Amino acid sequence: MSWDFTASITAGGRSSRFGSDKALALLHGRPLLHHVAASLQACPARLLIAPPGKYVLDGWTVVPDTRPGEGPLAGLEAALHHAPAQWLAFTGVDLPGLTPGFWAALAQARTSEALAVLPLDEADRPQPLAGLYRRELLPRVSALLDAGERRLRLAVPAEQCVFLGGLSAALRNVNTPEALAAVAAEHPDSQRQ
Ligand SMILES: Nc1nc2c(ncn2[C@@H]2O[C@H](COP(=O)(O)OP(=O)(O)OP(=O)(O)O)[C@@H](O)[C@H]2O)c(=O)[nH]1
Ligand SMILES: [Mg+2]
Repeated sequence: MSWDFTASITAGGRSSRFGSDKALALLHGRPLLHHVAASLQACPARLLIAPPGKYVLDGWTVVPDTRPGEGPLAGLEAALHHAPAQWLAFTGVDLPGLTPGFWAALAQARTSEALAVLPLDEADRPQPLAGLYRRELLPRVSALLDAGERRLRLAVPAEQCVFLGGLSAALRNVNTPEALAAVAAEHPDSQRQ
């Protein structure tokens, strides 16, 4: 598998449900942001969509939001705009179960026609916050935002998406301190790979 895609993590949220900055919350002694970044460390270019100076992440280029506070769809717009390669891995700070193997599986599922590859969660719903997106989506994403749309799941029409099952274990989403405690209890560090 070739790591020929750009990595991006969108980190411009308010963590209102978590109550403090969840990017910096510790899981097994490391910030959630570092868990996610580790899964994408093999990518040749790595973008962190965040306010300048807010986070220090070695080897990652900080890209400020073009529309601060407008949500992850705006984060995707900024990432697509700066992506040097055709394909972009796009994710958030709060999915600490992501692994290199997860991204390799998505990358292998790419087709020449697809504009995105998205994993399915345990209820078989696409999780747009941990996907591969093609750079050609930028005009569509900008048009959606200009029209007032903020739902990330509308970034790609379903018929231009490849959906991949069998990956839901990687998709635990930490939106609250209770969810973080549950992940810490369920996934001892020694079982991560
Ligand atoms: N760049 C950017 N990222 C965002 C923005 N809003 C949310 N995000 C990120 O999108 C990802 C998923 O969003 P949420 O889980 O809703 O995170 P959040 O908005 O910080 O949390 P809540 O306030 O509890 O909804 C996280 O990595 C957030 O940091 C934004 O305006 N800009
Ligand atoms: Mg979340």
